[in-house]
Amino acid sequence: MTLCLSGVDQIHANGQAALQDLNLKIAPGERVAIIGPSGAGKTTLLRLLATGLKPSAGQLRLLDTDPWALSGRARQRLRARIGLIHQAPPLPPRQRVVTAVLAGRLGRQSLARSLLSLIYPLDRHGAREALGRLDLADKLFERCDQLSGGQLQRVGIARVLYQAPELILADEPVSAMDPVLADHTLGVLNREAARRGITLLASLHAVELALAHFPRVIGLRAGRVLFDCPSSDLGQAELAALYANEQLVDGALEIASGTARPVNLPRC
Ligand SMILES: Nc1ncnc2c1ncn2[C@@H]1O[C@H](COP(=O)(O)OP(=O)(O)OP(=O)(O)O)[C@@H](O)[C@H]1O
Repeated sequence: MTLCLSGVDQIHANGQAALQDLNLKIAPGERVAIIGPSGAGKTTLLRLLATGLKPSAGQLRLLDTDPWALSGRARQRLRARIGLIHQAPPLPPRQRVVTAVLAGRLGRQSLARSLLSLIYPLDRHGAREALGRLDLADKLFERCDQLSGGQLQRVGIARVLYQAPELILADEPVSAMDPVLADHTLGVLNREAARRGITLLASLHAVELALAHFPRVIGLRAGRVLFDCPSSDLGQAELAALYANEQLVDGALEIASGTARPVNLPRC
């Protein structure tokens, strides 16, 4: 298994319980979307899987190891096998796009080569090829602060494709793109993951994109798995239950009176 969680809880430092009794198995090469309302725990789950957070309880196995039984150095090596796609890629504003993409392999290179690559981009061909898959080859020598939010997200995806990890964890990877570009970009990411046998786990607010691109969908609500099924099996009732928002005053009144409208599925 690429990922295996059993009985995992995650409680943040302020006492907020973000994930509760999570049991999950994801096999190598699977492509899985995580959907759910705001605050459901999607980002917390991805941070946990990226070993940015240690589970408060339960067992996590990642790429056939227990990351928290490893030394700090071995965990660092494990992280180099995982590609992270952030909603807002943490790229230095003045950095050139080519350098940002080549940084995808920093964790797997010698220190000397990494430092040299930061000063003088060595593998320009590789960076151009990765950017070309996201239709951004012409931005190779632009500065990151000269790109739009959607372009920056695509640079973040190109960087992870260049990294060629075994597992990709993507947190809202297309949230800053228009619907057509978001659809196209998720298509590229999924095709590349499938072609290379990379396991892909992505959180998404756009349900229609999750269903269109990912064979398996996990619905997370209040830190628990509400459903975990093939996307072709997912029905309106499950989605309505996932996104029912009793906290909204109008919604609460409608739910209480049994006049709730059909749920409007979130779009990007
Ligand atoms: N660093 C943190 N410290 C304390 N509580 C946190 C922290 N990060 C998230 N939380 C809380 O954990 C819960 C889950 O948050 P999380 O960001 O994982 O949800 P999400 O599903 O990604 O939400 P969204 O779709 O709005 O990004 C929320 O109640 C949130 O307030």
